This record gives sequence, structure tokens and C-alpha cells, in this order.
Amino acid sequence: MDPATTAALDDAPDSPVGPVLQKADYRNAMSRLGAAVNIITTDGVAGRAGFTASAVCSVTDEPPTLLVCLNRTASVYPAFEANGVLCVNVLAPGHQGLSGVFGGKTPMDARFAAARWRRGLTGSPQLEGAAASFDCRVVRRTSVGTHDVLFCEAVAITLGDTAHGLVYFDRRYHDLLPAPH
Ligand SMILES: NC(=O)C1=CN([C@@H]2O[C@H](COP(=O)(O)OP(=O)(O)OC[C@H]3O[C@@H](n4cnc5c(N)ncnc54)[C@H](O)[C@@H]3O)[C@@H](O)[C@H]2O)C=CC1
Ligand SMILES: Cc1cc2nc3c(=O)[nH]c(=O)nc-3n(C[C@H](O)[C@H](O)[C@H](O)COP(=O)(O)O)c2cc1C
Repeated sequence: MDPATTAALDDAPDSPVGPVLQKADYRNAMSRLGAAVNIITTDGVAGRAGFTASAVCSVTDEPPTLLVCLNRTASVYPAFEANGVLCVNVLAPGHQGLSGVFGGKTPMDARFAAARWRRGLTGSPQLEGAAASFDCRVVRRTSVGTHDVLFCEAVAITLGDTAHGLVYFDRRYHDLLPAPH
């Protein structure tokens, strides 16, 4: 293996589990794993909240289920825990700024004031102009390290007009535009 491209290793002789990876090594490698960008929203007993997430993935289509990874230290965590519903809004080209607004530190009202929303079946806000929206019930959750993995069953889906998207890759946003026919 080329040492230049190998993650930093801890060769301590007393380490029984072998190489120890650093957080930065993991993040550097993850930055090569391009991912769709999503705004995850919720509303309910604990109020309205939303955050940007790239750790989102399809689990099964029977029943239609996605997973979302949420850091337990995020300010939005209590709202997502209490409400039990959420909407996965898949971002489109032009949503880079909105992704930044929902990416942390901005007060919640200012986040939602930055776009237009509809109310979904579960009550979660649906982003107008999203590539797709999955309105979901959280059916299971588990903790792994710093994050909770939320398993979300879709109860309603809204598809945008055009097949386009926004990808986060190499710590930058990239537009995915429809292929010319
Ligand atoms: N699962 C995790 O806890 C994290 C995973 N990552 C992954 O590493 C790659 C590189 O990230 P960075 O070096 O931080 O620079 P970055 O510039 O790509 O990250 C931008 C911001 O997004 C946050 N972020 C990205 N993915 C996140 C996640 N899954 N959970 C919580 N926060 C997340 C980062 O903490 C940072 O504040 C990202 O593209 C992502 O795939 C990054 C941060 C945390
Ligand atoms: C591109 C991008 C992807 C992110 N992906 C995730 C993610 O998958 N899970 C997560 O918990 N936080 C993720 N974050 C960070 C959250 O959006 C941020 O922590 C959240 O808005 C809460 O911030 P707050 O605690 O300041 O409210 C991501 C941020 C960015 C910019």
C-alpha cells in the first residue's frame, strides 16, 4: 500500500486491535464520497426545526425506508427526538446558500425564512422546489458513536418537476443538471 495515500497509523506495539485511524483521515476520505445534500425538517410538539444532512441513504423500498444520521449535540436534536416525524428534502441546483443556512448556528426562524415551505401529511415542512421530498415517520432509532441513526418510513412523496440535484464532494457543492436528450 502506498504510504502517501494510507491513513496515519498508530503502530504502538501494545495496541491489540491494529491500526488506529484519526478523525481527520476519516473525514478526508469521506470528502471523496460524493453525497446528495438534504434539508431534514420536523414540526410537532417540540416545535419546528431543520438541519442540513449528507448522511442520508436508502434502506429498503418495502416498506419505503431511508436512514438519516443526526449528531446528538446538534441544537435540533431534541425537536427531532420528540416529534417522531420528519421530511427529507433533497436539494437542487441553486440551493447551496440554503444548505449553508441550515448547516448550523443560524437561529431556527431565520433558517425557515430563507425559503418557501408547504406542510406535509406528517406536519413536517416541505421545501418548495426540492428535487424530491420524503415525508416520514421515524420508526426506529439507534445510537452509533456521536450520532443517532433514524430509520424513517415514507408516508408521502413529492417529486420535483425536473431530475436535477446537488452533490457535496471534495468539500464543495456541485450541481447535477439533466442530461441533454
Ligand atoms: N458523520 C460525521 O459525524 C461527520 C462526517 N463528515 C464527513 O466528512 C466529510 C468531510 O467533512 P469536514 O472535514 O468536516 O469538512 P466539510 O467542510 O466537508 O464539512 C462541512 C460541515 O458539515 C459538517 N458535517 C458534514 N457531514 C456531517 C455529518 N454526517 N454529521 C455532522 N456534521 C457533518 C462538518 O462538521 C462541517 O461543519 C464530509 O463530507 C462528511 O462526509 C464530516 C463531519 C462529521
Ligand atoms: C454539507 C453538510 C452536511 C451535513 N451533514 C450532516 C449530517 O448528515 N448529519 C448531521 O448531524 N449534521 C450534518 N451537518 C451539520 C448540521 O447541518 C448542523 O450541525 C445542524 O444544522 C445543527 O447545527 P446547530 O447545532 O448549530 O443548530 C452537515 C452540514 C453540512 C454543511
